Amino acid sequence: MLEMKSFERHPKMEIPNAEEIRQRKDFLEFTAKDQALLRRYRHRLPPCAHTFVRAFYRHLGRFPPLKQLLSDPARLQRLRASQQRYFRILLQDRCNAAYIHDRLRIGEVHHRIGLDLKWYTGVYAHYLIHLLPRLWRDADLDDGTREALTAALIRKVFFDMGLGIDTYVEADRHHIAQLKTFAERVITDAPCGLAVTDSRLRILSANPQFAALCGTESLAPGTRLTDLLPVPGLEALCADLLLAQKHHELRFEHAGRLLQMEIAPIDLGDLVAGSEHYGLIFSLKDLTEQTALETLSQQRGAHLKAVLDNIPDGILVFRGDGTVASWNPAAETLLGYRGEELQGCDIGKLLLQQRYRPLFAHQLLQHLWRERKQHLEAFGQRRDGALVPLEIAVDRILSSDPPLYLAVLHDLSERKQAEADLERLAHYDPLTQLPNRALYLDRLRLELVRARRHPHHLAVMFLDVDDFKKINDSLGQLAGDKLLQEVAQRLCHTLRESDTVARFGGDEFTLIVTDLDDAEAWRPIAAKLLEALQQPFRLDGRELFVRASIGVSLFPENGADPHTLLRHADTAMYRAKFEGRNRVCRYDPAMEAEADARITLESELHRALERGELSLVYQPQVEAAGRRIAGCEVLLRWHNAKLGTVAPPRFIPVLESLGLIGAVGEWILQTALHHAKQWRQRCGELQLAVNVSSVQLKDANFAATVLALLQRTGFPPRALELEITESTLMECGETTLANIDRLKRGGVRLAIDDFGTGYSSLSYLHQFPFDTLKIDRSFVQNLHHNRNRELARHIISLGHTLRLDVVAEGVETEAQQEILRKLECDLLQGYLFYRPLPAAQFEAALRQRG
Ligand SMILES: Nc1nc2c(ncn2[C@@H]2O[C@@H]3COP(=O)(O)O[C@H]4[C@@H](O)[C@H](n5cnc6c(=O)[nH]c(N)nc65)O[C@@H]4COP(=O)(O)O[C@H]3[C@H]2O)c(=O)[nH]1
Repeated sequence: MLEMKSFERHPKMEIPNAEEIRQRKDFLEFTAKDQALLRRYRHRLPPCAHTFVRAFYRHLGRFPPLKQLLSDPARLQRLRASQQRYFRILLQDRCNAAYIHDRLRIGEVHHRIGLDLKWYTGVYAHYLIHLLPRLWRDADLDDGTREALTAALIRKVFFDMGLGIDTYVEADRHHIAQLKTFAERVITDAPCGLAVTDSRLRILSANPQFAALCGTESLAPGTRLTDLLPVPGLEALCADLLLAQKHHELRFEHAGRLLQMEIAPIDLGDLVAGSEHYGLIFSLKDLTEQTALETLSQQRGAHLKAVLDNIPDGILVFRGDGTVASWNPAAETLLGYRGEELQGCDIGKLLLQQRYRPLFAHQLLQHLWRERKQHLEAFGQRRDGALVPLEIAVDRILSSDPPLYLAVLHDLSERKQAEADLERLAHYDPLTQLPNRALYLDRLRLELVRARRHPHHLAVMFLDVDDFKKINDSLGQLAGDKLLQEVAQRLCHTLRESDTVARFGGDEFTLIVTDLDDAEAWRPIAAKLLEALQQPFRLDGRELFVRASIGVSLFPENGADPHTLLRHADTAMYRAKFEGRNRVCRYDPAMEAEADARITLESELHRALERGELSLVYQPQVEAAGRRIAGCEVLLRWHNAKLGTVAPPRFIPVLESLGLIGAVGEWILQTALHHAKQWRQRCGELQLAVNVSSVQLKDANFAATVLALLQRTGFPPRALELEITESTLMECGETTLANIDRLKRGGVRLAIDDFGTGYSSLSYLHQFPFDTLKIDRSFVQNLHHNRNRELARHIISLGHTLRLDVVAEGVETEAQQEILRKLECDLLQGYLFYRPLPAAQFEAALRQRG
């Protein structure tokens, strides 16, 4: 409880007015005569003030509360002096305004120093006890004077005592008024509603806040609290509280507001007339806003938590000493920690600027202490030790004291992976994972620098898988891809690790073979590469045989810069292809001329048909027995102004590769059918043999085109024989088969050409519906060897067994003719009989046949 003296201030005592003084004196019957009497006899009552005051204060000092008051020597001295002065003026003063003022002041001083009224009034008793006996013992005074003086002295002392008592009363009145004001202000200005009721909940007093919270402007005393606040069970609750002398707190809604009420019993004693001993005090608070704010803050907290829980970035809050204070679930996932494991963890353990540099966390903190924001890339170290690339944004949480720091960890793994993928894509072939052109050129540049500094030879090799396109077409692209991957592996295993195998695309591999001691050292390596590829490949349960052509250019002999070396290796590779594939060719400057020639050939060939440079010749096929012309083989000729006459083996593969063979083939067939039809009309029966390239047979429309031409020209299909080479059959796909089947059903005859040059697989003879078998020229030319003769015998008899006509081509000598005749070959073709003839000459020869 607050000590009320702390706000007590002594009032300035008003001097009673003259009327008041007069009244008091009248009441005491203290007259001017009395005052005059006292003045006149003041010398007869000389108090030995000094002795009296000493004895008096000794007496006072015997009482503990007074002893303490008088313990201060200075105060004691002042009081004694004041006392002595009073004795002087008591008898002589005229009780005027100054006197009265002095009396009141003395009273105030005594009240202020805490001298209770009982001691104060007691002092006056001591005066009288001390003065009166002196008066009565004075023998010079008559009884009347003695009596009159006694009465005057008592009246004066009581007058003075009354004034002193007034100061005490006034001070207490003032104090009580202060207390009342204080209590009223406390209640009125209280930050909550306050009300006091009697035990039956009748309001005795309430502040305006209470009334306002009850929803009313003023409260009439006696109003029942339950009428204002109809809170269920309130009455019973209050009765219980009164009984148990306990206080209670409850919340309820009233008039749309949430109120909190505290109830406590209050001892009213006899303060309130008619009330029982105990009443109740109620304090009422409006929690509506506070609760709304709390709810809002809780919601905000929940939202923030939801954001932090769901944010994909990890968040670490750490202290100034670098230890983790809090974190979100994403941080746990990112760093591989669970539950409370991150609590107190040192961020030096969790965040590294570079691999194995834990000092980073310390530096980071130093930066932060200097109030610098940080935004940097670093590594997070997971619990299992693995490193995660991170982008970290670190800042100080401004409101925190002691300081806290926030680190937002953004996982860069995907971005880094994407960058690495891009980097890989920029430098590596995605199919084989070999370096691509860019990386290859880079390495070649470096290797050339090295080869110059520590002189040694270096080989650039171009390796092309022979006939890869056929494999791809027949087995499908997936198998083709697998094959390329296996080829890549074999090449890598064959070379040293310091060498480079790259793929620029397609079926071309490009190699750098370094540290060659001399200009021939590349040969065994190239041979080893071919050998490695010759081992069969197993693809989807099939065995596949692969050949390759390799072109080689050497540093320093064939070039000193990457592009020259590559160009020359490319030229050499084309040479290897041209020479029949499955071989290695080293660059030779002469090849450049060949390459140029090939380019010229290609460009001239493009316009050969439209320029009318193509023509046909017909080589007669004669009956082995009587040399009678039975038919002819049509052969293509090309005469170009720039190149002169070009042989078919040179330009027909180029026609095929340029995609011109379809159009040219159609022109050949159309022209030859046109001629042969006329010859049949003019000279009788005649078989026409036409060469068909494998490329033509792969065209799905080929058979339809042939049959349409036959129909258009009216040439009998049985008189047309299409010559298909063994190599065409070797790469026979579904379209080729369909064409063969359709032609056969259309009545066209089929011949297997160049029999004996390829694999001479007899299975083809069984597999395909041939009518004729053509023994190759190279075979015929070696008939003088017994072995070949025996083979020819077998082939012819086999052909006959299969009901095939057998034609031998390239017959140049009588001896050959004789042998073939004896072996019962059906038809012969060769320079011995006729060279291929222009149409007019062929017709003349036909006419001669007779
Ligand atoms: N040394 C020698 N050679 C003889 C003899 N008898 C015939 N020849 C030649 O042997 C080749 C026979 O044609 P091929 O085997 O179908 O071989 C043909 C054929 O594969 C292809 N070819 C020629 N014309 C055509 C054509 O119109 N279409 C297609 N697709 N290929 C053709 O070009 C190849 C070469 O044709 P050519 O140079 O005309 O050469 C012809 C012919 O001139 C002989 O007694 N001695």
